[in-house]
Amino acid sequence: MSALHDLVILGSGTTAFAGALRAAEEGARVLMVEQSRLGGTCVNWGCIPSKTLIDKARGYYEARRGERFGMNLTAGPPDCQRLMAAKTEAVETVRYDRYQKVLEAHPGIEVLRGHGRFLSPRELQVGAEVLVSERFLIACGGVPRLLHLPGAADIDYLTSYSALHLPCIPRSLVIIGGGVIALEMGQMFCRFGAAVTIVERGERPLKDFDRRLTDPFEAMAAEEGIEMVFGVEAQRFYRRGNESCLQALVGGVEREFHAERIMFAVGTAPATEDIGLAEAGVEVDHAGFIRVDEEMRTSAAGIWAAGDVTGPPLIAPAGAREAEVAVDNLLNPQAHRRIDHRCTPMAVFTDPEFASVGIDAQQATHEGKEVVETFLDLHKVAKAHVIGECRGGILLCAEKGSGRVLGVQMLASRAADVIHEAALAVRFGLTVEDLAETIHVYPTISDGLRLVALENLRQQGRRQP
Ligand SMILES: Cc1cc2nc3c(=O)[nH]c(=O)nc-3n(C[C@H](O)[C@H](O)[C@H](O)COP(=O)(O)OP(=O)(O)OC[C@H]3O[C@@H](n4cnc5c(N)ncnc54)[C@H](O)[C@@H]3O)c2cc1C
Ligand SMILES: NC(=O)c1ccc[n+]([C@@H]2O[C@H](COP(=O)([O-])OP(=O)(O)OC[C@H]3O[C@@H](n4cnc5c(N)ncnc54)[C@H](O)[C@@H]3O)[C@@H](O)[C@H]2O)c1
Repeated sequence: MSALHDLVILGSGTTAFAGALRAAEEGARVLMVEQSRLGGTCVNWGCIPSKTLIDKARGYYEARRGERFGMNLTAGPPDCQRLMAAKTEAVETVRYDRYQKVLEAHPGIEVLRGHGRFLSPRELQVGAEVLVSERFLIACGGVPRLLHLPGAADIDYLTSYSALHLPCIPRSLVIIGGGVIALEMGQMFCRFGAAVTIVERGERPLKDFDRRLTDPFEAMAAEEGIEMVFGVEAQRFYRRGNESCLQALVGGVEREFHAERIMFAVGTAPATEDIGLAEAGVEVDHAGFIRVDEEMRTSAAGIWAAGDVTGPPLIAPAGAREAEVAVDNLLNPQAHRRIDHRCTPMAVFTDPEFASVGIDAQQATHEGKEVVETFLDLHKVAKAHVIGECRGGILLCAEKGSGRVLGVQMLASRAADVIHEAALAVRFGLTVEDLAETIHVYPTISDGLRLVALENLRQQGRRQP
């Protein structure tokens, strides 16, 4: 079969599809190998189902919060069947539009069902078939990391995959991990009525975000009823009656956490087991992620890799861009396209949202740059008062002298949308003057970017536009 194909891709997720489309545009014939659902994690078990339910949880919460503003709305218990139906509809629609329809429109892209395993750098076994190709792209993604602690098998634990497909909202939930998934899904379950406890090994949530942003979020989460406990070392699990229990050390002191369900949200593990990487001569790092260079080449000639399977950033658009870079390079060895995630924005879909792009002051200093860092409290942004949530802020890091914007982090309503202005600034080397001079729509959260740039200019003693 593969003799007919110029490229064989392991997986059919966001990364694989971006690579396949790029190759098809260049006239290449592509075969994707998929062992599960078309479209991979993002559409089936990640971005789309989680963001659909998170959006509904926000609406439900707003309906109850409306009372604060004199709207006197009441909200009964959520109807889980309809909620899940809304989620399924979103998943199926996006899967059809973004994946199935793409296949129908591109006869040069085919999908072979089955588990792929390398026999050598040029051979991939799928069931009874052995595909032989000069070019492979590994885009087989990752799976939720599990905690292999004593008793784990007894507690019917949840992961992000299973938690998004529950028939009803659990009364109580302990989430292990205090990263992106724990915060997004913890707040969602809390808003739907679950008593949520987040237990994190580190000293705070979302370690890549500045404390000036995570601290106010912690306070907001506590007000909503989410308990967050830090410095937790999980030890073992057990069942007691109808509850699942976690025994842990918190600051060296033994403590028990118990709930109807326990969920693991402790990161992503690469799906590199049992795919024959040793036979293919593809090296992995200490955590099992495939090692790639800036052109997305693995250690084996003719084999490229992209997306979650190559490690952070573990977000869908990052994988898609990596695949495009890989395909450009594998189809045209003179292309030498490189991946640079410095301008790749990311967001955490809590409410309010976290978003970031570029580097912070610590990273910049580490690179030998002199920087001026400015924190703008969200109170100074008029739109925050309009919305009625002023906790949060915008942190801007600019290069001293040139005034170039190096990075932005924010916690604010709609930050996931607003961050793209900062991404453009970082990508095209814009300066704080550029941001400060640009007239912004008023009142908007984006106007906060103009205000933080103005403040940065003041701090630098530079002339204001
Ligand atoms: C709960 C959750 C929420 C998320 N939310 C967001 C978000 O809001 N925004 C965002 O940008 N990112 C989000 N992500 C991350 C995003 O889903 C991933 O970064 C993205 O899906 C990775 O795409 P990929 O194609 O590299 O891997 P995947 O989507 O995992 O695709 C890999 C595919 O390969 C297949 N496969 C694996 N091994 C084999 C094999 N040996 N043979 C054949 N097929 C194989 C798998 O079945 C799978 O279909 C979220 C993730 C989770 C878990
Ligand atoms: N909005 C988005 O773009 C989005 C949404 C969801 C998921 N994702 C992606 O999915 C990936 C996985 O998400 P995640 O939240 O599982 O991972 P994460 O890396 O964001 O967070 C994992 C957390 O678990 C903690 N942890 C690890 N082991 C622990 C233990 N034994 N006990 C207690 N805490 C422990 C870590 O310190 C860390 O804070 C992320 O890397 C993210 O990129 C992205």
